[in-house]
Order: sequence, then C-alpha cells, then structure tokens
Amino acid sequence: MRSPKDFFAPLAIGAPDPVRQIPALPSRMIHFFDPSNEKMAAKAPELAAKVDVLLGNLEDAVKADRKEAARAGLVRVARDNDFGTTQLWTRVNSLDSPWVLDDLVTLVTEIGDKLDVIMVPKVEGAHDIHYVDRLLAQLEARAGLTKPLLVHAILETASGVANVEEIAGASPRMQGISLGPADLAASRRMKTTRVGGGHPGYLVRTDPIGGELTEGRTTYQQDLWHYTVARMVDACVLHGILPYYGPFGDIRDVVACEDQFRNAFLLGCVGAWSLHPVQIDIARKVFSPAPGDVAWARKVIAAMGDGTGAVLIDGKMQDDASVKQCRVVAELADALAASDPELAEAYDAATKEALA
Ligand SMILES: CC(=O)SCCNC(=O)CCNC(=O)[C@H](O)C(C)(C)COP(=O)(O)OP(=O)(O)OC[C@H]1O[C@@H](n2cnc3c(N)ncnc32)[C@H](O)[C@@H]1OP(=O)(O)O
Ligand SMILES: O=CC(=O)O
Ligand SMILES: [Mg+2]
Repeated sequence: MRSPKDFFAPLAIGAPDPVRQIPALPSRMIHFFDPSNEKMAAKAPELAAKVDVLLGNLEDAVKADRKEAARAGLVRVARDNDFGTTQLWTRVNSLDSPWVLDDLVTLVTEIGDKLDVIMVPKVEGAHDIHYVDRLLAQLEARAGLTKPLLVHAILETASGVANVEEIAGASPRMQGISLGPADLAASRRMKTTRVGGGHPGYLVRTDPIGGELTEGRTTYQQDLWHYTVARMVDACVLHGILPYYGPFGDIRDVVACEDQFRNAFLLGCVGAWSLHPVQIDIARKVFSPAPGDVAWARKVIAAMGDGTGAVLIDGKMQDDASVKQCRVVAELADALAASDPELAEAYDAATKEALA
C-alpha cells in the first residue's frame, strides 16, 4: 500500500499533479455512442449539445472486428469538435483484452487533452486501478499533458463488489463508479437475462389468510439491484467520488427505465447511462431534483436559520439533520441551475410560490 504521504504525488516524472477533489460537474446522463458507427459518430456534435457527458464506447457492443475503427473514430470525433462544457469520456476495453493497451496508448497520446474521464470495465480490485493509474501517469508525462485524466470503474464482477471500497479509494484519479448490471448478473450467476431493471420472479408475497394458499395473496416485485447500488453509494461517499446507475437495456420500456433511474437517484446516484437518444431526457428529468422538492428544501433552509434547533413546517418536524438533507437537494439544484437556465427558472418559480 502507498504511504498516505505519497498518495497525491504523480506516479511518473513529468506527469500532472493528481486532483485533490473530484469536480462536481453535471453528469446526469453519460451518453454512449459507438465511434465505429459513422452515422452515430457524425451525430456527436448534435448529441453533445443535449447531454452532460458524451462517451465514446470501445468495449462491449462494439464488434471485435470494429475495435480499431472505433478507436480511430473516437480520435477523429475528439479532434474535429469542441464540445464546450460537455465532458468527453471513453470506455476502453477490459484489462484482459487484446485491445486495451492500444486503446490507452492511442487515446492518451492523441486526444489526452480532450478527454476528461476513462471508464475502465470489469474492475476486480484496487490492483486493476493501480495498473491503469501508473500507465496513465507515464503516458500523460510523455504526451506533456497538464491536466490528469480521471478514472471511472464499472462495478460488474462479484469480486469488484466484494472489493468496492478499496476500488473507490485506490487512486486520486477515481472519479466515480457505475453499476454494470449485465456483466454483474453473469459474473454472479444470477438467472436474469435482462440488462438492468427488475424481474417479475424476484418478489415477496403476503401471508395466506384463513389457510387459503393460492388465492388473494398479493405479490410485490423487488429491486434486484438495491443492495449493490446502496453498497456502491456508500463506498463512493466514503472516498469522495460519484456513484452512477449504468445501462437499462429495454429501450422501448421508458417507464421502467425512469423507475430504475429514480431508484438510483433516491439512493444517492448522480446519473445513469443513456444507450439510446430516448433515454437522455429521462435521465435529465430524474437526476435533476423536482422543482417542488427544491422549493421545499429552500423553505426549510430559510426557516432553520443557523441550522440548529427544531421547528414545525407544514406539520413536519425539521432539525439539524433534516436541514442537511435539504442542503443536499438545494446544492444539487444550484449546481445544475448554474448551467441550465430553464431549470433555474423552474426552481425559482417554485420557490417563490412556496415562500409566498
Ligand atoms: C451492457 C453494456 O455494456 S451497455 C453499453 C454498451 N451498449 C451500447 O453502447 C449500445 C448503444 N446503443 C446502440 O448501439 C443503439 O441504440 C442500439 C443498437 C441499441 C439500437 O440502435 P438502432 O437499432 O439504430 O435503434 P433505433 O432505430 O431506435 O435508432 C433511432 C435513431 O437513433 C440513433 N441512435 C441509436 N442509438 C444511439 C446512440 N446511442 N447514440 C446516438 N444515436 C443513436 C440511430 O442511429 C437512429 O438514427 P437515424 O434515425 O438517423 O437512423
Ligand atoms: O457494462 C455494463 C454492464 O451492465 O455490463
Ligand atoms: Mg459490462
């Protein structure tokens, strides 16, 4: 283990200093596109205007014989465009694949100044992050980069979940973690073939009434991902990094997608992946606090003054703890409103009404 004194020292001579705080930039939707698909790549500037994060995916969903084309396509997209405040991320191939070394060498060398975050799939433990950490430092130094690249891990193996706390704290580069329910289900030998979301077979049933076993017993579908998302959120908060829900594969089922995203939002996630343009607005809606909730939070904060003591507002007790909950919502709203005038207006209008 590295000494805590050396944790923030660059891992290669000439590499930029690691960041001490992860920037809290909006990342409600991480929009995946396949840079080997010329039609999709051509839409990158148009997509960038609509999303918080645009991600050039090189891993799963890109055919093996298109891996080089995807890498080259991403280099082209990054070089030919200025995406303004929209972040550009990539998902490289897994560390055991024949492509990842060229992915990292090419991307850092050619477009390291344009990329913000490198998503690393199938991370099993801190050792995977340490490998990427040192390699990135060497490549950054050689490319003369002045800003360090950040790393995002996908939580999608059983051993990754078992080691999630050490993964979250493995490097100052760690920006966040996403749940990868598809690979994780396979790794755990779960018996769902869905990409995220619930399953009708995973349920609880009310007790029998009057000895009747088959009739009148209501069932409630349960959330397959609750434990993992909650554990991931705790690991991320422990280390000051950001948690995300990953993919929801039933593109047509926009209702269940919204439910899955909202569960993640309520549990502490800051965003989710969008795999198709229809999921962009779902993520924007869900991961931006609702105007009514922001208005309530601001009202409680205003009423609580220095934040200590207890008051009753609309019949509900508020105290030092609940004002902290309200600050979480209000601070997120302020951060998002800073770059979204429509949202700012909606929040201010709702607040005015609540305080009237
Ligand atoms: C488990 C995991 O690892 S999840 C992450 C990896 N998976 C991915 O990245 C998948 C990304 N998404 C996709 O590849 C596609 O959305 C698919 C293959 C699922 C569906 O694509 P299509 O069959 O073209 O869907 P559909 O016909 O509804 O597309 C409508 C339009 O949206 C475009 N589109 C679809 N997905 C995207 C996307 N992610 N980004 C930009 N444009 C897209 C299509 O090109 C099409 O454009 P057109 O109207 O100009 O022809
Ligand atoms: O990469 C994502 C997943 O769910 O697997
Ligand atoms: Mg995966």
